Amino acid sequence: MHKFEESVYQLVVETSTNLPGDVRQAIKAAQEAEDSATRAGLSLSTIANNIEMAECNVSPICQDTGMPTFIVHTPVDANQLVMKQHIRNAIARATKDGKLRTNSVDSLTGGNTGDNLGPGTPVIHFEQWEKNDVDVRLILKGGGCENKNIQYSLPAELEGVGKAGRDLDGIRKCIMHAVYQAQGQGCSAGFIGVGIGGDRTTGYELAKQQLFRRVDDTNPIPELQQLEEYVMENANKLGIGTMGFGGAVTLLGCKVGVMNRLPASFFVSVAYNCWAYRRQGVLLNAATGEIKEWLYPEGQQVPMKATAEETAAQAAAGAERREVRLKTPFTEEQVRSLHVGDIVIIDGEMHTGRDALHKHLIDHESPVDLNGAVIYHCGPVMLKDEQGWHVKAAGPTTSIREEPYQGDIIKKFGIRAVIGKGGMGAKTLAALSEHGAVYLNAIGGAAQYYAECFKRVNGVDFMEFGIPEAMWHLQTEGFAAIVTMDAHGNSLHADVERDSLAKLGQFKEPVFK
Ligand SMILES: O=C(O)C[C@H](O)C(=O)O
Ligand code: SF4
Repeated sequence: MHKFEESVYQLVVETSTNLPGDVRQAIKAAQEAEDSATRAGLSLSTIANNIEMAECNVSPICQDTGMPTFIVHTPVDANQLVMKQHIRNAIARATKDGKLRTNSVDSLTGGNTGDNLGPGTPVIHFEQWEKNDVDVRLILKGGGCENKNIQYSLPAELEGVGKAGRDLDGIRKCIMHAVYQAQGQGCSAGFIGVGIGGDRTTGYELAKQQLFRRVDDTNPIPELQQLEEYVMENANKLGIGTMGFGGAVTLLGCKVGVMNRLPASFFVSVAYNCWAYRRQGVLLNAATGEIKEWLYPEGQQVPMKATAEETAAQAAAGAERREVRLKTPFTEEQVRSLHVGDIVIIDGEMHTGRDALHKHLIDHESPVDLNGAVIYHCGPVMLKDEQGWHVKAAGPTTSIREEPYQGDIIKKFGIRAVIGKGGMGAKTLAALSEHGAVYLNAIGGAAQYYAECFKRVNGVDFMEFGIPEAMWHLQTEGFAAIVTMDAHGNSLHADVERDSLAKLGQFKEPVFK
């Protein structure tokens, strides 16, 4: 097994940096179904471009490299203790090399272990099997889409679709509702794994296991195959679209599994995975640990390059869109002149800030002047060498988590723009109008695409919060994002949520009797 650790390292790098062929195929199909000149179409092009960049740079597709979760099948005589240690070594090495973000956080102190090792991380499930090879599968599922997982206990009364009973039709309603409640916050268009039955723990486990299926497989259970097909056909009628911008494609895959339950419980558990659906696997020679085979179609089999037609259509659409180029710090007048739908291209310095920083700023001063500043909800992957820090991956994080703080912080420090993804709520919207500020939506997961806009790291504060939570001061050039909440009380997110709830209502009538 002398090659085992190296093989696992290769699996980790491949999973984080090269989206598998079946996932790419689903994203390509979405690109074909979506009008390439719309906001959703443009976002899909950025996503496609980002997938190529990650493969080419051998760098993380998304900066949130998730909770590394392994499922390992071993021959009966394999030493699982040794394998576990090798897996942990491979994870620490991939983290040091900037292929994984430092993602293991002490839940009590907030301290980051810095190497992705800690109680509960990584997750490793071992199973024995009768075969002679070792099968190692890995999923890197990020926190933003993990937050959109949902578990239903039937019977239930669900917003939009009404009563959901303990039958296939009730399950159908749960799944439709699960897609609706995710909106764009889990970086739609997404994939869902559904677990029917079990208890609260095994139900979620079953849901997650579904994400190890191939996107293009067929469910062997006829009722579930029908259900999967129904969901794929109808979830896209919700109109949530890529990033929640509205559009024809909201869901890229739906896989449903079933297990027995207790008489008193009926759980439907849904695991939501963003478009950056990073999972791969390898079959290893049990004696040497060498890779014999990759278990999912490899990324390079499905190139994501834009066609000449797409590029032309987008250039034509670009001529009609309002693009505004602004240098930080912004003035009140500049941001009040922006409206939902405008594209803002930012030059100058911006500052990252996410959960720990927002909590801190509520009752502390800022280490830098934030008057007119742009705050980027982002926890980047950073690497340091002799020249200093470098941004390796830097897409937006889900903004709604900062809703309790954001409005007050905007007003306290005079911030003029907040960049993130998924939108924010009523309190922030009111603060944008009152103070004169905008919310800009960047494309979630496009971490390579945005990393290129950061030309220099000017400094960093709060390193004690850990790399993702620190406040990075980044010299920026040409960072493009869309105004989705403006200083005039308009919110694209509120509009899409309202419209999709109305559309969810069309799925109230029974389908599976
Ligand atoms: O933690 C992050 O960087 C992003 C997170 O996965 C999110 O989707 O909000
Ligand atoms: S930022 Fe988006 S793409 Fe990245 S892990 Fe979070 S949900 Fe997925």
